[in-house]
Amino acid sequence: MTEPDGAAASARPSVAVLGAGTMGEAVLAGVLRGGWAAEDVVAVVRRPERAAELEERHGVRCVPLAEGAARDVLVVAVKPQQLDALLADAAAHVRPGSLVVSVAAGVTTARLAAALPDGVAVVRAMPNTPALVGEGVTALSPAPGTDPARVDLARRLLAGAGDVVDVPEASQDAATAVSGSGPAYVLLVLEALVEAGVHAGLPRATASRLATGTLAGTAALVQRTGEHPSLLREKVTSPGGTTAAGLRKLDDAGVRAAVLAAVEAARDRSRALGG
Ligand SMILES: NC(=O)C1=CN([C@@H]2O[C@H](COP(=O)(O)OP(=O)(O)OC[C@H]3O[C@@H](n4cnc5c(N)ncnc54)[C@H](O)[C@@H]3O)[C@@H](O)[C@H]2O)C=CC1
Ligand SMILES: O=C(O)[C@@H]1CCC=N1
Repeated sequence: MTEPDGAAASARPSVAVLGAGTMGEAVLAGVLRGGWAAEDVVAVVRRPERAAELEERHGVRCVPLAEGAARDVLVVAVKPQQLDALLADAAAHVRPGSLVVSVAAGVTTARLAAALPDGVAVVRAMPNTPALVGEGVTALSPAPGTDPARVDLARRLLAGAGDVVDVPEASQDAATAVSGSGPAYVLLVLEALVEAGVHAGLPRATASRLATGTLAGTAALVQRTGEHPSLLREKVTSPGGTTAAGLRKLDDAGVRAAVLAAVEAARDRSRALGG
């Protein structure tokens, strides 16, 4: 937020999250953490049980689509395959001058703009699930020609979910593959590290605490020192020591190539989902 708190509070537009599943809830939590008041944020959901959950956890109201779609800022967080139906139902209620932020993987700003009334600003964003605890990272790309004030609003909206990184829209599929899907790759490694610790004789709770702390601490080390990961890795790797023995096994298993292949496959899938 660039404004003083008072000015930001008075300038805070109303927000609706359309489709509040995993990612919609994570973004919603980030919006509230970023300083929006719960009474200025609503969600549009399909199931009453989900509405009750969101109201209990976040204090926000759930409203019908016609009401939500008329808000100043719309966060579209349905699956790419559900997007056309949602926008078709919402379009008649969306006001010109409003801002639509879509987090749908692969879906281009051109496709979004074509389904919305003229005069609606469109921004494509790719957040990730750590947004739920304010530790996410979002890749942000406005539609060409979007008013910078609207882009800034989108940035402020997502800042409570974590870091916001501007990327050209052409890079969104790659960003989706690295940071949108990235938590799943990291969690797979974490699961494996915990299992390996158990296999090596550690109690599960101890293995989990050691492995999780190691992942979080290593990310913090890279962020705070700004040093290249390979340099930091060398500092862990004593000649003839334990780390060298372990890394040799990861190289033998082709871990680096597997990560490359995973990101390529996810990027291609993002492109395909865009339609
Ligand atoms: N899960 C993730 O880690 C990430 C997901 N995304 C994107 O976020 C979007 C949502 O993904 P998830 O949250 O994982 O899926 P999800 O299935 O958990 O959430 C989608 C929600 O939208 C609701 N919905 C669908 N049509 C609706 C309608 N017409 N009206 C009201 N609600 C409706 C569904 O009931 C569901 O709760 C996708 O487009 C995905 O590409 C983006 C970044 C990360
Ligand atoms: O798996 C997916 O398609 C979504 C997009 C990025 C993370 N989850």
